[in-house]
Amino acid sequence: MPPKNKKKEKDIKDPQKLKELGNKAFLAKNFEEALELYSKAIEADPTEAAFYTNRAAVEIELEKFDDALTDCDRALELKPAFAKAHFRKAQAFREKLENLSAIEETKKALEIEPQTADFLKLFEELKQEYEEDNSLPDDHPEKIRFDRMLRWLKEGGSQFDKLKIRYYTADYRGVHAARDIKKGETILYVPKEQIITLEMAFASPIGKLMFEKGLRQRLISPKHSFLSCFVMQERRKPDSPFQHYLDILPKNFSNFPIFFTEEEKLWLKGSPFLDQIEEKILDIKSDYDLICKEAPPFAQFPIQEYSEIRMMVSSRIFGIQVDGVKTDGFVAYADMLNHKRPRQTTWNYTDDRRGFIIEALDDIKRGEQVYDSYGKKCNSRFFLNYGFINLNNDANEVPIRIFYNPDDKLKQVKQDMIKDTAEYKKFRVVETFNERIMQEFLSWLRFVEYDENIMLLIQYQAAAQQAAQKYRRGDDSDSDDQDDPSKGFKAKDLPPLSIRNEKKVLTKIAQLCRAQMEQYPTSIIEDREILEREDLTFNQRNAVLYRSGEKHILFTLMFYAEKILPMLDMDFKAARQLAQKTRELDECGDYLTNSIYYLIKKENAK
Ligand SMILES: C[S@@+](CC[C@H](N)C(=O)[O-])C[C@H]1O[C@@H](n2cnc3c(N)ncnc32)[C@H](O)[C@@H]1O
Repeated sequence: MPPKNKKKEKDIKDPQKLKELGNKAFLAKNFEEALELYSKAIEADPTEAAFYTNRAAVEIELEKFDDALTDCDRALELKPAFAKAHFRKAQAFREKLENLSAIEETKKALEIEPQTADFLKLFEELKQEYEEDNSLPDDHPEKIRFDRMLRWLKEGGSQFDKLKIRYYTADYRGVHAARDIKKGETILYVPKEQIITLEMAFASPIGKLMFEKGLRQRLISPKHSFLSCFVMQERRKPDSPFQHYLDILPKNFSNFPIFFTEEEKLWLKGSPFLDQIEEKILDIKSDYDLICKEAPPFAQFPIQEYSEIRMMVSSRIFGIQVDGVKTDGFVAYADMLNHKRPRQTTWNYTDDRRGFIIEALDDIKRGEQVYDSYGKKCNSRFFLNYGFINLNNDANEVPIRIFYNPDDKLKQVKQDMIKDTAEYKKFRVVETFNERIMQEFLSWLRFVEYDENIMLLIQYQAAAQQAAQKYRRGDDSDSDDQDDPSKGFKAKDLPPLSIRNEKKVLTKIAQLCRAQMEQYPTSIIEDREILEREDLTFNQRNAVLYRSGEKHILFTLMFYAEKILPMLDMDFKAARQLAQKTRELDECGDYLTNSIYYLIKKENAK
């Protein structure tokens, strides 16, 4: 039996009453019910224009935009100067992404009711949307190429009705929500046939040669090389099935640091990042030379083109699993999403749907940019591999090299202990002592700075070896080398050894950071002033942002080391009081407890 009030609703014949109930259902977001009630109101009185516009409002919610337009037209036939009907038509056109028609209808609504706030608001929003969506004229070659690519995607079965592309400049684009997007919605689907995968690269003429010569194992970046090679071959084929996609790929790579001019590199003077740039250039050249040698037809492609395409590949491909096989691929449209953290969308390839999908992890409002997270990465990786800097990045690192002290009498013993004769060890330090890498950094410094009774270190070595034997007996799984204790003592987990040693560690940190800071021609404050200038180019700005990020880490670590150092001459109470007074040291809570207070208590107890 239907509930009592529903039964009553069924019997209602009064059109006004039906409309009121429809309004109630609409407000309660019971759209199907509202649709039924408004339809009944129309049946009861087909001459009331407002019933049609009310029903149009529900139809918009139910994404029946054409029905909404038809209802508004009926309303206008009944009541020609009905502003609300034009307003609803505008809303429906906006949802259909027909922005110009939406603007026209809003204008008509405003001619009738110039002061209505909702109409004015919609008009402003539409105008702004139109300007942002049309920053390039329709006949701009990029826009024409893009429209062709979108058509190709749609005809091939891709779906992206809730998304639109915006051009910030002719070669910097991003994806925006064309309509409100709800959490959990699939916002992009690209079928398998439209994805370029590594397997296609292996099967291409040059790819085959490379494969046969074992380059998959011999190149520094095999995946990127195979895909680059595929793209370069396809671009030369007038009938490539991927032609429309390849046409829209970026043409300007000057934002990638490996292409910086000498003048631009000067903006990075003093930064260890310059070494990373050089290493990358050499890696690319080495891969290029090897491919030319082993697959001679490849030599037709100039190294400049290969380098550009390599950067394009590394900044755009997705690691996916297709039919159980791990691969990498270009996914058109998906590669238009810019990076932002935290993650707002998630992507994967699903065998069920035979395609790549992106899902929203949150509600995204119409007009907002839709981002993908490229992961938690240091700015050096964003800069080097993607050509941009991520502001307020909490994952930044600076490489620091630690050498043995020249007068270290125990150096030989230490090198024998760790079975490593390297003169230095490099760490990518971060600005908090809490990260695992900083434990390793501190541990290594304790080892290098140790100049006391070597027996203590030998005890740690014995303990590490014992742990290794136990490990070998108890576990035969494939483990990551890094954490495999059977590889012996690595000086990775040395606890604080003594006050004397820890003082040397902190002094060394301060020295290393200061020495590195002195390499830069400008200070953090000067960098801040430079960033206020308006004449900086994109690359200059990124370089200054990048180097200030490095300096920030170095400065912070130096600050911590210098603030903590005097505590090692105090008793526990005084040390803790000093720490409590220095709010910046809150970040070092674990280090203070596990290292500084621990050592003070241990040595005071003697
Ligand atoms: C996967 S593509 C994204 C689409 C790209 N914007 C386009 O127009 O083709 C990655 C490139 O977009 C740019 N990019 C992505 N996220 C960015 C961000 N948060 N800030 C600046 N540039 C970004 C970088 O040039 C990067 O190499």
